[in-house]
Amino acid sequence: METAEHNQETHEASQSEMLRVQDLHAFYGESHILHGVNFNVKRGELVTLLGRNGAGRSTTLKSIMNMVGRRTGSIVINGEEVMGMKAHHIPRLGVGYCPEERGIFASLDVEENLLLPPTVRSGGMGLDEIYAMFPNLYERRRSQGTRLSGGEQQMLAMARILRTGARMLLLDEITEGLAPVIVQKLGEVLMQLKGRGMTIVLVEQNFRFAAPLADRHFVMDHGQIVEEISAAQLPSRREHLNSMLGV
Ligand SMILES: Nc1ncnc2c1ncn2[C@@H]1O[C@H](COP(=O)(O)OP(=O)(O)OP(=O)(O)O)[C@@H](O)[C@H]1O
Repeated sequence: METAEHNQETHEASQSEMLRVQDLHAFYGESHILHGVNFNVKRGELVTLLGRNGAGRSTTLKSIMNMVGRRTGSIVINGEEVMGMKAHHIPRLGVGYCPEERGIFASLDVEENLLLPPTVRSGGMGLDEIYAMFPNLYERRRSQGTRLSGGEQQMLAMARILRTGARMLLLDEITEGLAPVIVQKLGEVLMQLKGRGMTIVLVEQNFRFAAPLADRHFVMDHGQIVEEISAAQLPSRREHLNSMLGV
């Protein structure tokens, strides 16, 4: 029988949790891709999903956004079960998703892209704040999407999510193919966001970028989370992790 003390503890645990994924299975048509993914993310935490190519990291983010064919299991965001929810409701819960493709509208300029998100919640960053965080976007505010470098596109994609008032960011390979100076800038932005209490789930191949930012790492293999490594454990597990990731 559940005691009042147990209920209180459960209540407190769920209060501090931004995301809980339990026994998540995902399918693309007949292909069974995720085989019971379990992890949780506390408010204000930055966690990484690591793994070799094809491990299921992107599919995990897409499943949280309800962007895969079929899913079973449980996904609780900010205390709310979202498995039955339509995809367009998820951003309204304060979740910002940055896919690998970035989704910049090529024919619109930077500012038009920034003004586009329809799901602006209270607490979303204003243009002034965005331009203070990303001065180069201000300089390029009249440039069309097609004219932006990869780094500028990535910053625009991030900035657009921050306009929506997201309290949790799901970021898929944001540093891929970018110059070291841009990668460094993105690291600084993530640290600033962490300082403001943002919860962040980072799918990242660039471990050197991710390691100093993260509180915990979840290692995925064959559609499951096979290991959890805290920031404190990382130095002693680094070699083991490198061999698991094949780096
Ligand atoms: N739309 C799709 N239809 C069918 N299979 C897919 C689809 N998208 C991904 N997959 C398959 O699902 C598996 C997991 O892919 P996922 O993209 O989640 O991996 P990942 O860990 O993010 O690695 P990567 O860096 O390769 O994207 C792979 O075997 C991939 O081929």
